[in-house]
Amino acid sequence: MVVSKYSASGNDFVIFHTFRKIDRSGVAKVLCNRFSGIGADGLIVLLPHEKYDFEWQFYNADGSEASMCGNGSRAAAHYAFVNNLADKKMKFLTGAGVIEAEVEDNTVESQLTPYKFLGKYEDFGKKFKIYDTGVPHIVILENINNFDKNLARNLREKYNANVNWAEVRDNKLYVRTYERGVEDETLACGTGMCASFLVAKDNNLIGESVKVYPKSGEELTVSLKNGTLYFKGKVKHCFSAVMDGKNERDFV
Ligand SMILES: N[C@H](CCC[C@H](N)C(=O)O)C(=O)O
Repeated sequence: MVVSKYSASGNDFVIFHTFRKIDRSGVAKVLCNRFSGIGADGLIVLLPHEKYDFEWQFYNADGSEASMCGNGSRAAAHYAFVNNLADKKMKFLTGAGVIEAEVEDNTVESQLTPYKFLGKYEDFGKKFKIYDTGVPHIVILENINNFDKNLARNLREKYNANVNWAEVRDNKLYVRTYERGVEDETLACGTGMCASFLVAKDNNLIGESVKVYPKSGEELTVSLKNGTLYFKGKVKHCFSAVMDGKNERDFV
């Protein structure tokens, strides 16, 4: 059984494709473990689908299933293309709905599912908005150096959402994200960057398209075209590995 390791702007994933749709929560915890496993923020499994190029299962590193992952959608699209599972332009089914993606060399653009505004809040001494961009995100619009992991944990637990600090500087958007299901800050979070884009746009701080820089410092682009979010950036196929041994049947 061959699995691939991808990094999408620092958000990293283990990816493979198979036929059986089974619960892979346990497998996700094993493979994503950064000490005894391959190490990743999430596991992505591609499965056959009668209507779309494929459907996927997405698991966070803690084994929790999530409906969408922006960076994961870009990595999955690249994986599907290079493994001849789809053409450069593809449509695949996620828990949040159908994602359209286009691969151009190692750059991939994903079209996200319709976003939802979930409200404006003030709590723990912070004012913030919550947007669902496939998964729920709290966005605090202030200097990203104010990122506070303990506060993020409290907000994540109370609102069951990912937590972002977002800041606009020189017409560029900087984002730091505490990710649900990784239970730590990640080097990038795609749906978080898109939620941060929406809040910055609500405040008229940016236009219809902006360069976004996550913790990794890699450059991505978020755009809003006819009310739809587009998310573009590079992905890296780090390596592929053969997984064998007694528990192989656990996850194929
Ligand atoms: N941790 C997120 C899912 C992955 C989102 C993130 N990796 C992205 O790129 O959108 C959650 O459980 O809501």
